[in-house]
Amino acid sequence: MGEEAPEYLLDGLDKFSPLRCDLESQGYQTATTVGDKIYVIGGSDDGTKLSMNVKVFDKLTGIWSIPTVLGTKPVPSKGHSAVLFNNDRILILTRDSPLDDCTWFLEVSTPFVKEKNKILGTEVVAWSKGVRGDGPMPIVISGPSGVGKGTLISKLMKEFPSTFGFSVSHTTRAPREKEVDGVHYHFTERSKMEKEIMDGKFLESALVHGNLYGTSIEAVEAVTDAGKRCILDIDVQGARSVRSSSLEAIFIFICPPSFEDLEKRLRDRGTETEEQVQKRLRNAKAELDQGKSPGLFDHILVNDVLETCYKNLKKILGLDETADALYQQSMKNHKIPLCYSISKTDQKFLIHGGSNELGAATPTSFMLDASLLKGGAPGRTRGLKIYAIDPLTDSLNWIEQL
Ligand SMILES: Nc1ncnc2c1ncn2[C@@H]1O[C@H](COP(=O)(O)OP(=O)(O)OP(=O)(O)O)[C@@H](O)[C@H]1O
Ligand SMILES: Nc1nc2c(ncn2[C@@H]2O[C@H](COP(=O)(O)O)[C@@H](O)[C@H]2O)c(=O)[nH]1
Repeated sequence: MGEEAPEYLLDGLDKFSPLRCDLESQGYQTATTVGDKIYVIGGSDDGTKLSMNVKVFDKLTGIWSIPTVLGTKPVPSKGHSAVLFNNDRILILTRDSPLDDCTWFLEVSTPFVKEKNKILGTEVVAWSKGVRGDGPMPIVISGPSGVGKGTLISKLMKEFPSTFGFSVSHTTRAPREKEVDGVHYHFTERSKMEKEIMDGKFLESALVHGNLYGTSIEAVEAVTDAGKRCILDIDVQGARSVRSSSLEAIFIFICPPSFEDLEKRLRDRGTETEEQVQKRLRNAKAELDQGKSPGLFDHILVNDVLETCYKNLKKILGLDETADALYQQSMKNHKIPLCYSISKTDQKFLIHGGSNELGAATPTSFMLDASLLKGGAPGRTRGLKIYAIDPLTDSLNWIEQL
């Protein structure tokens, strides 16, 4: 059998030590040792409500520190377990939670965290939610200004409102008439955005047509947290940055049928001054060249007749609403119990639940297979498999792969 992961995770610390008593009194629940450091998770923001804060103890220096935490932390549950995984992240399993919201990873030394560490010069940790299977990957839509990206995205969001969600970018450009702050963009001051970029809050950012634009990690997470597939409308520089990040996505480049068509669309839209139109057209030439860079985009679509292009976009996205609905349902029907023990064998975790209040046929034990994990912060950790264990035999006969 594999190694036992302590159920009471402050067990990582000496039972009667003042340190452990102090942490328990502050609501901290788990302590996980990674190399020379102990990551303590839990605590409370206001002294009453539980939170999922992180504190790090350096065993070599004997110093506590509060790291920079990237990504959205889990909503505090009725407790959690923490198990070191792959030596670079801690698996967090929240108690009494639906299966679609129970598995989280606190990354402590993954490539993403190491890179941010270097940039920020501070201790960094990053949250990433675990999702079953491949999960729906975010979609990056790019192409020159005026090609019709926004028009295509609006059609998609209108036809599939519960499937897709738009990543609301930040920009320093002024709002156009009818543009709403927080809906079309987060309109912001340049100095504020520059500071937030320095603080590591952005997945990517770029200077586009003279203004700063960027996708915050929070914008992408807000969409995925709502259970939707995220769509990013960003320029080619942004697409390149996302491509070289650890966020797995589908990259689609939209081309105009001709440069003249592009120019006409941009002018007819009537949102830019002549000077801005000229600048955007100049930039479009370079963007159209870069769109053909090998390995950057997975698909190139020509937006000539809008309806044809839209049909092709849907084909690429393999839209299957029924499958998505079934997946959501199966994940909501099952819950990680309040009390369980957890053990780990290689890359598999056995979550053994207590007595079954819901009836003998309802599984309270699960097997989490993390052997095919991919992705991670700043996005989801994909590739998890979850099996329910037959409650009647209580044996390792998986009754279903959820
Ligand atoms: N296939 C098409 N045929 C003709 N006009 C189109 C087509 N697609 C979009 N348009 C029009 O072209 C204009 C530009 O489209 P849209 O605003 O969607 O472009 P965009 O790529 O999002 O631009 P930007 O990058 O500047 O935000 C709009 O007025 C839109 O109605
Ligand atoms: N790199 C990024 N590019 C972005 C982002 N949001 C939008 N954009 C691109 O900017 C241009 C101009 O947009 P407009 O709204 O001023 O017409 C367009 O190509 C968008 O795709 C972003 O977050 N990052």
